[in-house]
Amino acid sequence: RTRRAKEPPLVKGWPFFGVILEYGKNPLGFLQSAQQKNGDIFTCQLVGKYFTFVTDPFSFSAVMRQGKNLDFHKFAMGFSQRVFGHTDFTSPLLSESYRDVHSLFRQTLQGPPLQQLSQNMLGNLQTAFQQCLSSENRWKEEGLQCFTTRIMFEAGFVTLFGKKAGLLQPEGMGAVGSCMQKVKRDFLAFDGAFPVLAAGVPIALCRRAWRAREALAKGLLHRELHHRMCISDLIQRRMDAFDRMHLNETEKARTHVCMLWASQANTLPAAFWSLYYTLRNPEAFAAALKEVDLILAQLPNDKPICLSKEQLESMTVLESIIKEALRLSSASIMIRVASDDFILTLDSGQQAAIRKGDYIALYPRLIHLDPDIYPNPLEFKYDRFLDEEGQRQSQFFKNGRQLKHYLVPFGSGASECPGRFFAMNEIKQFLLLALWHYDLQLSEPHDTLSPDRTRAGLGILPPSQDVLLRYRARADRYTERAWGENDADDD
Ligand code: HEM
Repeated sequence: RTRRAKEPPLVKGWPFFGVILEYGKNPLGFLQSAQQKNGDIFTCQLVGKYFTFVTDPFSFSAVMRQGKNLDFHKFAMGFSQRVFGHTDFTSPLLSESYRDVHSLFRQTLQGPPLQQLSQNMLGNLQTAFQQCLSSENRWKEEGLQCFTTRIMFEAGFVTLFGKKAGLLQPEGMGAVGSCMQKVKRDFLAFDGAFPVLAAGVPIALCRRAWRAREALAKGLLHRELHHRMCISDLIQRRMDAFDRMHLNETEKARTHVCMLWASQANTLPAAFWSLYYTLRNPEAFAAALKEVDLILAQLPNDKPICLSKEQLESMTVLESIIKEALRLSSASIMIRVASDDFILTLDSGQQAAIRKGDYIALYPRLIHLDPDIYPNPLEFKYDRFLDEEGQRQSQFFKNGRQLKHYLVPFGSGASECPGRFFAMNEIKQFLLLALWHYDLQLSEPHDTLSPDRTRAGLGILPPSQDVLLRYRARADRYTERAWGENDADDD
């Protein structure tokens, strides 16, 4: 391929493979240096495909506005179908009905239903936390990532997919508990293969990931889900819609695996980093604890914790901590496919000819770690997203101009994450319960933990290794407040 008139600079690299090695080793470093050499827009060859990166944050809206020429679903659906093995919902037979299924995300994860969903999650989190400890307040040790994953995975799974009918015992205990552990293990085995799958390796060649995916799907067959209670509206209505579409049972179950992945894969590392940074940073810890104490002092002592929308929204310190953790750990890439040849006009007025079939890519990590926008961008500052009054800070500038897109961990435009409000709520609730009920200490608080860069492009980067956490029930809290009763009647 040779660069045509008006096309962005072309970074070709090796025949066919292009610059995949340099990009794969360090996506941020590669894109920063390509930006310095080529400006705000350039095209790279990556394993036979051409990706045009737009790196100027002021031009994000120009890309988002190109709904007619830039297709989001084609790329996302192709990838999802290949990895999860579900039906092609873009086929003429199904695309109409799938539009209705897609609209369920907003109908069930946002607006008034969000409050009930968040409340169910809070109840399930309390059950999951309760299982960790007896009333004796002896110190326990566990990896922070194991701790976060165990609690968030279980509570998140039960909130969406319900709990086994006929058993009042919480999921994490006894036979049901070992079943939940198996689901978690399968999820982690499947999720662990994502970098390889994203690089194009067929899942049939990743035997462990394939087996794990199929085991997850088996547990999410409709005949299994029918035995579960308190299934979320989102999953119930998706089940009904898939039944009406006459998909086969395995394919229906695989779409539920896809939903499970979307709901957990980013939330787990985001919850990890939020707690990790809080524990490493004494100022953040003190401010968070003050906020948690203030909120919980308003609630009755003898009942499980229940938070209103206003109370959740008022926790601006926890929100700022989570946003800062997301800023530092998010490495998602937003990809659109050009459905036609067209001219893209950037914010600066520069015009770029885009070829049909090429990919347009936005990498928000370039913004998140830009020192012009965030001074000392690698430093965790718990109050970066707070103003002097402790209220939300939403004014960020580059070159003296206010930015619309300054924090984009959830994507933007047509493909923006529909679960973003729920994700923020559940991580807030997780932090609140952890800080309220436990004494928590990192065993090596001064060691710096780096993110696992092999997952760049896939969302929130997990840590490259786990860190040891010491925790015990806070004696004062344990006796003061009742733990959440999370049986069916409460839901
Ligand atoms: C911190 C947690 C989360 C992060 C950082 C995150 C981030 C993202 C991103 C970056 C995308 C894709 C945007 C794009 O391609 O442009 C996405 C899509 C999606 N997310 Fe999330 N997400 C999180 C949690 C959740 C949760 C909890 C749910 C559901 C309960 C969820 C459901 C979805 C769904 C269904 C999609 C696909 C939307 C579509 O096809 O239009 N996410 N998310």
